Parts: sequence; structure tokens; C-alpha cells
Amino acid sequence: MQKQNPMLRLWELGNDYHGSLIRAILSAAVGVLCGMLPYFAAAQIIIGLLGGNTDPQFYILWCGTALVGFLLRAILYSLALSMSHKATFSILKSIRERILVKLPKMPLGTVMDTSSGQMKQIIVDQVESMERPLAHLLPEMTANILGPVSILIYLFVLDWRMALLSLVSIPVGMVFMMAVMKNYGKQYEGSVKVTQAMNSTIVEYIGGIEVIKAFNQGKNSYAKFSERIKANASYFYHWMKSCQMPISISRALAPTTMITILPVGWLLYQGGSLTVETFITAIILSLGIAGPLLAAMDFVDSLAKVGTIVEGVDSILNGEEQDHGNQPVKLRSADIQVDHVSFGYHEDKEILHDVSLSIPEGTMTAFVGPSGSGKSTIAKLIGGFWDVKQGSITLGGCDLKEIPLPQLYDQVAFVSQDNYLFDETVRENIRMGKPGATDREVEAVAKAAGCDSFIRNLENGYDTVVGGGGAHLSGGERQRIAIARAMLKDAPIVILDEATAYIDPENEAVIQQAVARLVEGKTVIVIAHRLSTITDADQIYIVADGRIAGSGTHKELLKQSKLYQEMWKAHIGAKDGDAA
Ligand SMILES: Nc1ncnc2c1ncn2[C@@H]1O[C@H](COP(=O)(O)OP(=O)(O)OP(=O)(O)O)[C@@H](O)[C@H]1O
Repeated sequence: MQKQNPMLRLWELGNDYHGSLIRAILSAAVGVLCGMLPYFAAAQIIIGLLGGNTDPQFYILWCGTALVGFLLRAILYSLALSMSHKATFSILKSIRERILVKLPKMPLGTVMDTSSGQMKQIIVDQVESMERPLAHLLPEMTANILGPVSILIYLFVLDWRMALLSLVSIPVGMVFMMAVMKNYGKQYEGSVKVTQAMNSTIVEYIGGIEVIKAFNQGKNSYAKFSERIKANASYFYHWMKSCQMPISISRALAPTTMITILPVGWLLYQGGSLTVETFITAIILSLGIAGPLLAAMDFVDSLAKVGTIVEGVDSILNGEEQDHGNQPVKLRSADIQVDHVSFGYHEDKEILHDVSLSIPEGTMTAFVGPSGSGKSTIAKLIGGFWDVKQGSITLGGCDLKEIPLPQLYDQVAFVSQDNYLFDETVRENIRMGKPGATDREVEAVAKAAGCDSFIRNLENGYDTVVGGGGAHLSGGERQRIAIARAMLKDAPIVILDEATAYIDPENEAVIQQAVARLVEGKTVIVIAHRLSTITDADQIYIVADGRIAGSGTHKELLKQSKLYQEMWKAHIGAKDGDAA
């Protein structure tokens, strides 16, 4: 795909607000032209004085013109900034919204492969850094270039030699600036990388603080954290140090238009080929060239950043989507058919190899097998978390890829081991299963899931906020809330990733009861870690090394499958061991 100009892409991202941005640019441009008036007025006044003009009206007129110019410039400039900021913040809001709408459409793997720190850097920091290019660069840079260009045109009309002389110092200053800017894009890209690395470590450090403490890894983790911070500071220090000298020279040289205009102009005046009026006008007007150009140069770094910023945002916005269409389809049943599916999270590593299985509606199917064999992967593919590229999965006779994602997600309730609770009240966390459910419905499912009594014992009952990740609830309590949430969803298919943790006998009994209520009358898929919980399953699939290594009921498998017999023995042994 051909790479688009970053500035054009930024402009495209602000599609709905072009009108406001154009008005801001025009307002700033007219403001700059008005800002030139005082220079013209000053030139006229000096010429008047030199020519012996004693008419007070003449001076009042030009002083008034200068004042009006100043005022108009100030008013139009603030108007431009206010318009461009309003448009910019609306654009940033819409970009963030587009990213947030995009994320759920992307395969879960792509989202999960990006660290939270990196994601935050793109969605928060990089989008934020578009503020300067959009709100300031567009109106101000246009105006700052337009102003000097109009002066130059006027100077060329007056005397082309003076116009050229007023330009000499600018390219010299620019040469130094260009030396800095040559690698700016790469340097900025590097700075984004070190900042992302620092963000990821900070997020990891805070997120993993419990493990860090438990394993007494404070020093090691802190060392990594502090290394990244130092690397970040050092990167910026060296980068800025390398820019310091050329930028200072450039800033010192660029405005020195007088160095050429004064001596050469004097000689031309002496030689009689330049009138005093033109000489003075050129001196004063040339003062108005370098200032805006220097201000424009301030934006060159923002311009160079735009490429990296837009790339980061586009890496999400143009990311692969699960394209399932929007047309709801008619599902004949809740029968699930997995047909010759091979799948890998990354191109280079296949996890599932030619998996075929069928799950009839209303039955309970269990996946068993060694850790890492691919049980959760099959379940997640059935849940539509990723699309398969080889083979097919159908639900009710319809290929999953043809079922719009919202319709597919409505069909499946997924209770995973990682029962994430949002930083919301318990009530809202359960209600997430069915937005719009009444408080009574929420409380009824909480009762059925065996969590009503512990919720009522919380500080504010159902209105207790359970922190990000449900921090102050026990693992078993979190699991029961997740079950209540899934119950409220009342989807025809339930996928249960059986918890390996929190299996103290008391909790297990409550959770088993809750699960029994959740799965009543549904098509159930259980990723089983404890074989004793699935001995009644209608069918059990053994998953080993990403393949189906056998299937049948518990009794059948005990007779037919050596692997199952070994797993059963190990399970019984472990149970006995637990009991001992
Ligand atoms: N998001 C992911 N990205 C890359 N690889 C993954 C991802 N999730 C799982 N895997 C890999 O796929 C393989 C199968 O994992 P899966 O979770 O399906 O196994 P499992 O049988 O459910 O394991 P367990 O019983 O331990 O939960 C493993 O090698 C795992 O490392």
C-alpha cells in the first residue's frame, strides 16, 4: 500500500471539522496581513518625517492604521486559535472514539499482543500530541508563511534588489535548521519507542506489584523500571544536546536581514539607484519577514512528528478486522460444527492441527487434555474471539464468519478463569450481562449464582464499587459474580473455562451449584481441569498437542483411551493426595 502524506492523513482524520479548520486558517491569515499594517504605517511615518511633512492628519491616519492593524491581528489571532482548538479537541475525541470502536472489531489476539502501556501511549499520548499540529500548525504556520510571502511580493514590486537582500540571511539560517531536521522523524520515532518501553514497564510494575512483593523481586523489577526511565531521559538529553548548537545558530542568523540590507542599500542609495523612501520601507518591512518565519520554524518539529503520530494511530485504525457483515442471519439451532480447523495465533506457529468435532444443541461437551494442548483455543474460536483461516466453524448451520459479531456474542456466554470486574459497582458489573436489566433481575441472578449474601455484606451492598480487576473481592467471589453476569446474559451457548484456583471445598460446592443453574437447558462447553466435574458430560473430547486424540463419554473413554485412563488415574491420585 502506498504511504500517504502524514499531514494529508491528519487532515483526513479531521474530516468532519474541515470547515472550522479552514475558517481558523483564514482568520489567522487575515490576522497576519493586518499585523503587517503597523510596518507599512511606520515606514510611511518615517518617510513623512524625512520629507518634512507637518500635516498632523497624516500622522494621525497612519498611527490609527497601525493601531487598527495591531487590534485586528490580536482579535483575529485569538479567534483563529479558539476555532482551531474547538475543532481539534472534537477531532481528538472522534479519533479516540474511532479507536475504541475499532478495538472490539479486531481479533482479540492482536489487541492482547499489544502491551497496555503501548496502547495507552497511542490512545492517550500520541492522540494528545496531535493537538499542536492541528490546533496550532495549520492556522499559524499558514499565516506565518503567508505574512512574509506577501511582504516579499511587495518588496519585489518596490525594488527586486532589496527583496533579494532581505532574503539572504534566511536560507543560511535554514541550512542549520535543516541539518537538525534531517533525522528528526527517525529521532522522534526512537523517542516514542523509549517512551513506550518506559510506559510498559511502569504498567507492568504496578500491575504485577503483588507478584513482585511475593517473590521479593522489588529490586530487580525496580532496576528494570529505573533503567527504562534513565534510558528515556538519556535519549532525550542526547537528542536535545545534538540539536542545541545548530538551532541556536539558525535562530541567531535568520533574523539578521539588516546585515545585507543596510550596507548594500546604503551603497545603492549613494549610487542614486535607490530612493530614500524605498530604502526605509525595505528596512522596516524586512523586519517583518524573519519573525513569522522563525515562528513557522517552531512548527517544523511538530510537522516531523506527525508521521510517527499518524502511523501509531493508523496501526490501530487500519488493523485487521473481523469482518462478519451486519446482516443478522437465521440460525437453525445451537449445533456447533468444527470442521478441519487448523489455527495459530501467529503465522509461524500452528497451535491447532486439523481439528474436527461436533457439539449438538442442548448437550454438555467437555474438552480435556494436558496444559497448553489447545482446549481454550478451540473454545475461544467457537466464541468468535478469532476467525479461522483454515477449515470452518458453523453455528446452527451458518459459518461463524457470516454471523455479525454482536449476534454471535449474543449467542455465547463465556465464563473464563480471568473474571475481570470493571471499576464499577457490583450491580453494574452483573448488569453488563444484559444492559437494561432491572435491579430485581440483577439481584435474582445474584441469588441464583450464590452471591447475594456476600454482596449484601459488602460495605454498600450491591452499590459497592469493586476496584479495577475486582481487587477487593476473593477469587471465588469474583467467579460467582462472573457466573451471575453470564446467567443474566441468558445466551443459548455457555462456554466455561473451569477454574483451577479457589477450589476450597466450601467455595467449590457453591460454584458448582451456581454453574448447574447457569447451564440448565443450554449448549455447554466446559474446558475441564478436574475430570470429576465432567463425568456426566454427554461427550468428552481429548485435546493433545492441538489435535483431537479421542472422544466419547466418560465410561467409553475409560475403556478406549489410554491417555484418558492415565489422566483419570492422575486425577484420582491427586484427589487422594489432596485428601491425605
Ligand atoms: N493469545 C495467545 N497468543 C499466542 N499464543 C497463545 C495465546 N493463547 C494461547 N497461546 C498458546 O497456544 C497454546 C494452547 O494454549 P491454550 O490456552 O489453548 O491451551 P489449554 O489447553 O487451554 O491450556 P490450559 O489447560 O493450561 O489452560 C499454548 O502453547 C499457548 O502458549
